[in-house]
Amino acid sequence: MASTSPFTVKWGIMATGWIAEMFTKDLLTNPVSRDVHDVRHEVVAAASSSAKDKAADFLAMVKAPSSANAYGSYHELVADPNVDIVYVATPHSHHFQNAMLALEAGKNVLCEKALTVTAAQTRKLVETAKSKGVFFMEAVWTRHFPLSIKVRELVSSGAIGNVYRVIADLSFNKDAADGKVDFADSHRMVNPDLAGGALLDLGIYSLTWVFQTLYHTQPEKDKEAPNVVAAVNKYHTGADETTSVITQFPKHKSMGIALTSLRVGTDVDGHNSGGAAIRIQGSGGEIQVMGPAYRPLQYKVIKKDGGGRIEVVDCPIPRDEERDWGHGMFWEADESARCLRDGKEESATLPWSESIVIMEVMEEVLKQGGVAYPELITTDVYDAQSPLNTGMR
Ligand SMILES: NC(=O)C1=CN([C@@H]2O[C@H](COP(=O)(O)OP(=O)(O)OC[C@H]3O[C@@H](n4cnc5c(N)ncnc54)[C@H](OP(=O)(O)O)[C@@H]3O)[C@@H](O)[C@H]2O)C=CC1
Ligand SMILES: O=C1OC[C@@H](O)[C@H](O)[C@H]1O
Repeated sequence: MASTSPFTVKWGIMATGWIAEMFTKDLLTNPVSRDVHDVRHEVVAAASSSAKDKAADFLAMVKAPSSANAYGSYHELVADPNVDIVYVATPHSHHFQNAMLALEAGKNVLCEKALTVTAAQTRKLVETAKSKGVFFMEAVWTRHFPLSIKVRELVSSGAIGNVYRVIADLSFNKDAADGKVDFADSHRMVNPDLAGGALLDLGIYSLTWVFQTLYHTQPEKDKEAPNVVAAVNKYHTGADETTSVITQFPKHKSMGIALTSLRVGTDVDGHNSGGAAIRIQGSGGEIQVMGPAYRPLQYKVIKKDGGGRIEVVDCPIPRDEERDWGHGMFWEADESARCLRDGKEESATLPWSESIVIMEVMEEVLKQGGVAYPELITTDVYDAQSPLNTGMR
């Protein structure tokens, strides 16, 4: 008789910051609370680049099992034979070196967005995952939401006719009275040493909506990477603060407009009064997704011949009532687990080739906007002893 016990994946968490906390709490929720029965997750280790105590405090804070190991270095984490997959939760500046460290140690890797700083770095990571025969995926959690899956299905099934244009925005109003934005210059959002800027942090989600509706849905034989035209306003640190990107898919007669800013907000008043964050426009109607683009909870379908009727679909994030938690990052973890179970090195939901094309688009935008990052974080030469891997800041 076939076994019905769920496939278990043992996670090692690299870094102890904000998103590491959100993701790890999601890993620790009961999958049954989201009606998932085929996979489950264990948190077996966490590492801080600066101190073992920090990792131990992190594990205690997220209420991980007491058996989980705390490490004071990323090197120790990737050497732990008990870890199946490493979740990289460092700033984007560090992703290439940190993910390489884990891949070179033969670990499967789920790496936070933006995957890297350059397209060459992404290509190198993919080559390494391929040569090591391990799973590797960019952690764009939104792609794995049931809402995203449903919207992709609607687009592919022609529910709104041919989709010709997508407008997507993820912007935060961080405008400050002194002409600056509400982040210290050293903060990862605006610090070039940490690959700061609106595009790599927020614009990636606007592009995610453009790509998952206009590119991912293209048949394999007709895949078309876009032409790119961008405008960038730079912050005084050199990072981008407001960036607008037009992606043109001429063969498909479609265009995506991806917007991001640290000066104005998509959600003007915190109540979505400004309307949809994403508009997917087809010949037969429109799908509107209410923001934020990274964690949408509702979409609307408006048909051209619908006589003014609007279908409104709510997609709440399930909570594990016992842990009083549920953020929505568990779906990308479930997908990673299924790929490991099925011996897949990449996910069909966000294939390597698509992460590469998106990274190429972002690189082109930054080039057009004159944004340049330091050599330490743009090199595609792996160095196990890079300060990005050893934590020597
Ligand atoms: N998917 C999502 O919704 C989100 C994704 N992110 C992504 O996650 C990544 C991390 O963001 P976030 O958690 O907000 O960042 P934080 O600053 O909160 O945490 C980053 C962690 O990385 C480690 N780190 C190592 N070197 C450095 C360094 N030089 N400076 C700062 N931190 C360092 C630190 O952990 P330690 O000391 O333990 O090594 C730190 O706690 C980013 O790439 C971001 O794009 C962020 C927010 C939301
Ligand atoms: O990925 C993200 O989503 C949520 C934002 O608050 C955060 O800045 C960004 O990194």
